[in-house]
Amino acid sequence: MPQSDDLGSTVVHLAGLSKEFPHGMRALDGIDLSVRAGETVVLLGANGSGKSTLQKCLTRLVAPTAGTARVLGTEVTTASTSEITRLRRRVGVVHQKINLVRELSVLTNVIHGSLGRVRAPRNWFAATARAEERDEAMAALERVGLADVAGRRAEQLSGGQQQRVAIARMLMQRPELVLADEPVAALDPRAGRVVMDMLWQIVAEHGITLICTLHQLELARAYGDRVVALRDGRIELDTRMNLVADAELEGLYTSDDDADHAQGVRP
Ligand SMILES: Nc1ncnc2c1ncn2[C@@H]1O[C@H](COP(=O)(O)OP(=O)(O)OP(=O)(O)O)[C@@H](O)[C@H]1O
Repeated sequence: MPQSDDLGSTVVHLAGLSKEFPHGMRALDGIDLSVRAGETVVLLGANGSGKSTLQKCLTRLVAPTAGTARVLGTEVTTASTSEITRLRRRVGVVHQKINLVRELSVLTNVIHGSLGRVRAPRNWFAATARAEERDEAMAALERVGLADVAGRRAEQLSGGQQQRVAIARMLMQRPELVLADEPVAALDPRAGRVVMDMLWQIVAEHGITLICTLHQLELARAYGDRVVALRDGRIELDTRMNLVADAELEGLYTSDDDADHAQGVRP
């Protein structure tokens, strides 16, 4: 357990967190993890190692089956539905699949980021938003370098631009924690770099805690400060990125079967 004077700055504290899906699939198996305010954590691990399940457990999109999870002071496993709703408003998400409302303007999409904290009618467009929200959304668009396309329909933008709009929308939410799940997996390398730069700079400027799943090791290396790696639902590695050798990172993606193969071991 962290010391009591550390508790206030601990954004995520997981103890023995486990998730067993029906039919016995144990996706998470006794995860102990603490993340402090302002940390940027890169989450690595092979397909199926439990990264998405871990992120989803943090806001109870997936309900853990054992252990405890305290996120931004909320005990996720025992919280009421309204407490979970309030928690989700404080947690921004950036997904590989960019879910903008394609036919609405870029500005309207960004303004929608404030829906959780601002009273507004359901069909809320840029024209009907209050000046404060419009100004804040324009500032967010400026921050991601897209103020000049605010009036365009979201679907007219490139994938990289759309992900930057999604980041501006996330900024409107004024999150304290951001969960990014392979945010640049669908983008070409150049667009991916631009998005990664922006995401990392923005969380640093606002002191936001970031937990980001990545598959590209070169990006993990370039941006990761702390690396947490999962294998079969358990933490295999939790350290500073500069202390990890390339071979150790690559080893996260090999299985016992691969090792047997390399050594010519037959079943
Ligand atoms: N809703 C579900 N029902 C049953 N099993 C699930 C469910 N969601 C995930 N799993 C299983 O849990 C394990 C962990 O999945 P998870 O998606 O968390 O892995 P991941 O590390 O995010 O993988 P990827 O890199 O492919 O996104 C996998 O074996 C997966 O098949």
